[in-house]
Amino acid sequence: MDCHDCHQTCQPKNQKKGWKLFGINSRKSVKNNIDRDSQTNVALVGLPNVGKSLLFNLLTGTYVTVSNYPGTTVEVAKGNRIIAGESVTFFDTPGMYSLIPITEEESVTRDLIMNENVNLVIHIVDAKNLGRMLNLTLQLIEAQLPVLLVVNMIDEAAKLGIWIDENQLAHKLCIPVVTTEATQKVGLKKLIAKVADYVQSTPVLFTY
Ligand SMILES: Nc1nc2c(ncn2[C@@H]2O[C@H](COP(=O)(O)OP(=O)(O)OP(=O)(O)O)[C@@H](O)[C@H]2O)c(=O)[nH]1
Ligand SMILES: [Mg+2]
Repeated sequence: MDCHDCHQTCQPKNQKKGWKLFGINSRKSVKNNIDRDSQTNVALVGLPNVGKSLLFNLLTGTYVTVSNYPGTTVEVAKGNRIIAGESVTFFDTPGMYSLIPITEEESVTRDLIMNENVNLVIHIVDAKNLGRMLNLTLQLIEAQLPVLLVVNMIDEAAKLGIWIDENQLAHKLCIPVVTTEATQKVGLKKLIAKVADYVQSTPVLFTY
């Protein structure tokens, strides 16, 4: 992480957890859909219409599985990509506004990311409405989840005269930040490189 002045607040958290989630028991139905063979499970989360599904498609190629969670009509798509020599499983989740769920969609997403086997959360936000969107980023950080922030739609923001400095934002939030224009694949390589950083920084676990 490019974090220099906040070692006492953010750095120790991630080091302590080794970028692993704390285990919170969530719905069994959600746990059953997690890919236990994959070393790294990554959830794409964010408000509706921020570009989650487009980025999911760019990262994974196609939809591999669409899971219907028992008792709900909510769908979560799952796909894989080899990154840093490892199979990484990505989940495209329904839109959520807050970690405190109100809708069925938000409950499913919350259960998925609070599951101990999802070990990286990519929060996708709309660059045009950053102030409104960072609220969820802060909630995710406060919940001690390993968060990578993607500021998408920088093309639309630029038309409004809004420019996002990803380094400064990363410095302030103490998490990795990537700016993207998903429709033109701008920032995609950088995003994959950040996920690779995560994959390479996670200790390999051996079971006997
Ligand atoms: N101009 C522009 N449009 C984008 C960008 N990323 C996504 N879009 C468009 O935004 C719209 C919403 O994208 P989706 O990927 O469906 O958004 P989502 O977050 O999955 O939306 P929900 O599934 O409803 O929560 C689509 O029309 C995309 O083509 C971007 O970087 N720039
Ligand atoms: Mg979508």
